[in-house]
Amino acid sequence: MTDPEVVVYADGDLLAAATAARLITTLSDVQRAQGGASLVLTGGRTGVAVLEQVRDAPARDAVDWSRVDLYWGDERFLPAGHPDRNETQAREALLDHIGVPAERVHVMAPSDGEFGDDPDAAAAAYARLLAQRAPAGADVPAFDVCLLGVGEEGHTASVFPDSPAVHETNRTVVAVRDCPKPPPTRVSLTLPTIRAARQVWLMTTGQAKADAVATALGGADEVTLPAAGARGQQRTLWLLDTSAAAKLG
Ligand SMILES: O=C(O)[C@H](O)[C@@H](O)[C@H](O)[C@H](O)COP(=O)(O)O
Repeated sequence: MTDPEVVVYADGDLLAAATAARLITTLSDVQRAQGGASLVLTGGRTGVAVLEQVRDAPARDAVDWSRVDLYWGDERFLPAGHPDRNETQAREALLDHIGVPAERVHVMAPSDGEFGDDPDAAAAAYARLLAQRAPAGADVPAFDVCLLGVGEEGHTASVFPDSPAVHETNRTVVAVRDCPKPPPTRVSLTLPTIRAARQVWLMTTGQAKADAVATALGGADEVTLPAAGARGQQRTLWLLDTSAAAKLG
């Protein structure tokens, strides 16, 4: 696992615009090197703001979106089309504006889909999808970039401190219940799955995140501070605004 690199921006708007530019450049470089690219999306205010900036970026189509496979790090277990679903927000922010083929958009099942209101079945189905798309000898794809947010108490994706999800070592995708952050039921990649990514980018803003950021980067263990366990195989980036970075040494 790679040690975190920290980049601090003056404010959230600049962080979102700069991260969008970084993402466009990274994905187009990856495509030049290997043909396709795979990206894990996140929910949350910061993650959606980055997607909106990608949508509006003049260089957006330097990425061949027809050759990008899109996944989610987590999903709120709600009916299809619900405004609080990460998928709904990602489609509005970006996916409806780019030519990504439907078969490359790998959504986590809604609560009114083929698995009904069973989040464990939805999680198991997503784990099977990841396994089908994994390289030989692996159970998940080597995602090129995994975007993540960070919660005030240190959660990332829907992996919360000292939760069953943070202790999970066998399953690659799990159902999460009684989440402190509404809605309470979700589907989430586990930290080992996140760590299969080549690059992991954690993006957060605001004073309310400063303690979690300082604790995570100060050496906290992942059970206490799950975001601390979000590391990439080749790169781990913490992308912050000055408020979220305020308590770093
Ligand atoms: O589904 C979710 O809620 C996200 O996956 C979650 O992990 C989010 O990224 C963080 O809670 C940060 O959210 P903000 O960027 O809105 O602070």
